[in-house]
Amino acid sequence: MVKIEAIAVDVDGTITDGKRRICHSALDALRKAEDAGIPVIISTGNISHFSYAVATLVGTTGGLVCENGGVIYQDGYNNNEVIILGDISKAQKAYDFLLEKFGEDIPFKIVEDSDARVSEIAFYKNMDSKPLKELLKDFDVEVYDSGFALHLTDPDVDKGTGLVELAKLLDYNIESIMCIGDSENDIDFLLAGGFKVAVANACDELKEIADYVCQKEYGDGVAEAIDKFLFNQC
Ligand SMILES: O=C(O)COP(=O)(O)O
Ligand SMILES: [Mg+2]
Repeated sequence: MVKIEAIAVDVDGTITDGKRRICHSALDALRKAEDAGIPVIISTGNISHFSYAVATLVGTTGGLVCENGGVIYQDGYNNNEVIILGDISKAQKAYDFLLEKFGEDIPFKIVEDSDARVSEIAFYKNMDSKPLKELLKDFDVEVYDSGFALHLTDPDVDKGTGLVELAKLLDYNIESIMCIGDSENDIDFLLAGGFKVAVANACDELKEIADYVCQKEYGDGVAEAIDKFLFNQC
C-alpha cells in the first residue's frame, strides 16, 4: 500500500450526513490527520466561498478543488486567487436550451449561490438525473448527480483534473493522496489519487472502483478510513 502523505475528501455525503450536517467523527478525524502533519484537501461540487468556509471551520490546510474541478484554490493566507479551470459557457449553452424548451415551466431550479459559481451551473436536486442527462446528451457538458445537486460541468474538467492541478501547484505526490468520496462526481477524483476510499453510503459505481469500501457511512466512514490507513487503529 502507498504511503499516505495527504488526504483529499469530498464534502456532501462524505464528511456530512444526508442532511448536509457535518459529522463530528469526520471533523475529529480530519483534525487528527492535520495535527499529525497530513494536509487535508477539500474536493467538492460546492463553490469556492463555501469550500473556503468548510476548510476554515474544519481546519484543513491542503487546498481546495471546487465546482467539480472547475475551480482550484491554494490557500487563503498568501493572497492566492482562485484559479478557474472550467468554461462556464458550455453549461450556459445547455441551460439556454432548457430555458427555450421549457420556458417558465422549467423543472430545474438553479441553486441559490449561483452568482458565485464561475465554471458550471448547478440545479437543486429535485429529481433523478436521468431525464436531464438524456435532454443534454448532445451538449458539451457533463451532468453530475452529487446526491445533493445536479451539476452541468465542462467535460474538460472534473475533480480528478482539479486534484492533479492542485497537486502540481502544491507539490503533492498524487500517488500518495488518499481520496474519499460518496458519489458519481467522485469517480474521476478517486481515480486520480493513490488510494481510493468510498464511504458505505457511496453509489455502486464508486464502490466498484474503490480500493477500500468503508463499513461505516458518511463521516464515520471517513474516520474509519483515516484510523485504519493513517493510524492503524481499526
Ligand atoms: O455541490 C454538491 O452538489 C455537493 O458536492 P460534493 O458532494 O461534491 O461536496
Ligand atoms: Mg459528495
